[in-house]
Amino acid sequence: MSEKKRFDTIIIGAGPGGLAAAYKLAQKQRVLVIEKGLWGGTCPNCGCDPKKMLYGVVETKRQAQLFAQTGLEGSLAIDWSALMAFKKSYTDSIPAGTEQGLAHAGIAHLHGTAHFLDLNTIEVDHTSYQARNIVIATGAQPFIPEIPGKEYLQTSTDFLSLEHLPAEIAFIGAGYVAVELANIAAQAGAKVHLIQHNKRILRGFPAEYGEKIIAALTAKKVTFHWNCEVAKVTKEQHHLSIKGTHGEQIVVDNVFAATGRPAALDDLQLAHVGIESDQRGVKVNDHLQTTKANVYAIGDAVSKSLPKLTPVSGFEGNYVAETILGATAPINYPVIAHTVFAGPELSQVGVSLAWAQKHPADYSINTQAVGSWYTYQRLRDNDAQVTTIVTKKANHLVGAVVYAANAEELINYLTALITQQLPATALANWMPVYPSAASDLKYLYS
Ligand SMILES: Cc1cc2nc3c(=O)[nH]c(=O)nc-3n(C[C@H](O)[C@H](O)[C@H](O)COP(=O)(O)OP(=O)(O)OC[C@H]3O[C@@H](n4cnc5c(N)ncnc54)[C@H](O)[C@@H]3O)c2cc1C
Ligand SMILES: NC(=O)c1ccc[n+]([C@@H]2O[C@H](COP(=O)([O-])OP(=O)(O)OC[C@H]3O[C@@H](n4cnc5c(N)ncnc54)[C@H](O)[C@@H]3O)[C@@H](O)[C@H]2O)c1
Repeated sequence: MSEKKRFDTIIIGAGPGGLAAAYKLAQKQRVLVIEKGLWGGTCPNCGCDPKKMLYGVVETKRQAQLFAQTGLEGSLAIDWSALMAFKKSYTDSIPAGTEQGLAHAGIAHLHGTAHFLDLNTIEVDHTSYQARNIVIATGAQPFIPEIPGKEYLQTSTDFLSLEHLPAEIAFIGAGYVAVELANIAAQAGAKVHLIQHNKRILRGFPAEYGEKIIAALTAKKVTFHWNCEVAKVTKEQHHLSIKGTHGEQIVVDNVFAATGRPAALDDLQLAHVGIESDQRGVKVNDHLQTTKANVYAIGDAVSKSLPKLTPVSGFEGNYVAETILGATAPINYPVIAHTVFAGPELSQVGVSLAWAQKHPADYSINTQAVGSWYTYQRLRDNDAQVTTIVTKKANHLVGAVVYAANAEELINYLTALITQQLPATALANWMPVYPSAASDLKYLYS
């Protein structure tokens, strides 16, 4: 094999995880990155970033509407085509920009679908590439359930590129993707249905806060179909008809499947080289090594109970690079904040409310309806609510839930306090801008 095809490390997948690993490793190693789709992966092309560009506009409309009769006059409407053009003004340049970044950093990169030939050899388009270490960073992929009429179903990727907003749409599922995209569609003027096979929304968040999201979406005319299992989808002239197993019928223009995103492992031929995986992804140990020691897996491709999010993939990419370069410590995750952008936002970090409720001897829970506080009264964010969880022993903040406009900012401050294990007294020597969400911290954690 020519020197050109030999590397220290091959990374399969150029999303946030693979790229974090690649840039760190390339400071000391010859690295090859292989990508079969869009350079940059899910987050900037068809995930977090385009989603939040659409969210930013529809959420501004929602917040502006709250100021009707308080000095703001006139009505606002969403121009879907202009909104999409705005999104594309960002996403169109991502793949080429990412590839240029790799080229400028001198990182070898190749477009194509990778699979294992053996534990040190990857094949792309009938050409072999060898490396001592291989990192699987292939992410997760959209999923279409096996039901009659599955050919009519679309995914979040299709939604984020819709040229025209349909009049009436349905999402199957009530997790992150369904809730966030339903909110965008409803705020933009579509009639939206959410079809969930049980009675639970956003299972990673406290049920009592999920109820608030349900109420907010219902007020935006989103219809929930609980305990509804989709039996089939048929095409009827210009519409799609969804039939539920209990005889339900919902007629819409488009149906989007949002029942979870499985790890993207199909192409890799992992079984061929004895790398084990389960329903959630590639099995790894606490050094992110797969069942074969020289092959690592990171990000959404991994089997784990942690949330599968961009910062988690980046953290793991960085960790794996350091491990390949010689570090020996097991991975030690900081607390992971997460937010569903549903207008308002629901954010959570650290010890969960359910866990704290089950262990009353260990934790004090303080849930405060903050809608009447100046910060939220000013924004007319009447329903805002914050829960803090502190240890009874040391009085240290260990968990929080925030439901509010811009909850993402307050949760970040709370996350910093938890990560640094700062006592409430630390806030006495901190002087944030007043009035701001940060200036409320001393009333939330004292
Ligand atoms: C609609 C949506 C909204 C989201 N919003 C958020 C958010 O607000 N905040 C957040 O933190 N997270 C969000 N996420 C999740 C986030 O996008 C992922 O957690 C993140 O992109 C995972 O990074 P990754 O590097 O592990 O995988 P990915 O970004 O999925 O990258 C993996 C790459 O590997 C490539 N690949 C796969 N198989 C092969 C192969 N055999 N050969 C070569 N290349 C291959 C793929 O084409 C892909 O580009 C969202 C996801 C979606 C779908
Ligand atoms: N804001 C964010 O950070 C963000 C946003 C979007 C996506 N993501 C990431 O992407 C992942 C995938 O999101 P998702 O919403 O596709 O998955 P999810 O796991 O969050 O939700 C899937 C939903 O589908 C339901 N479901 C499963 N099977 C069903 C069926 N047969 N009929 C009806 N409902 C069914 C589940 O009960 C659940 O409510 C998330 O877990 C998260 O890691 C994060």
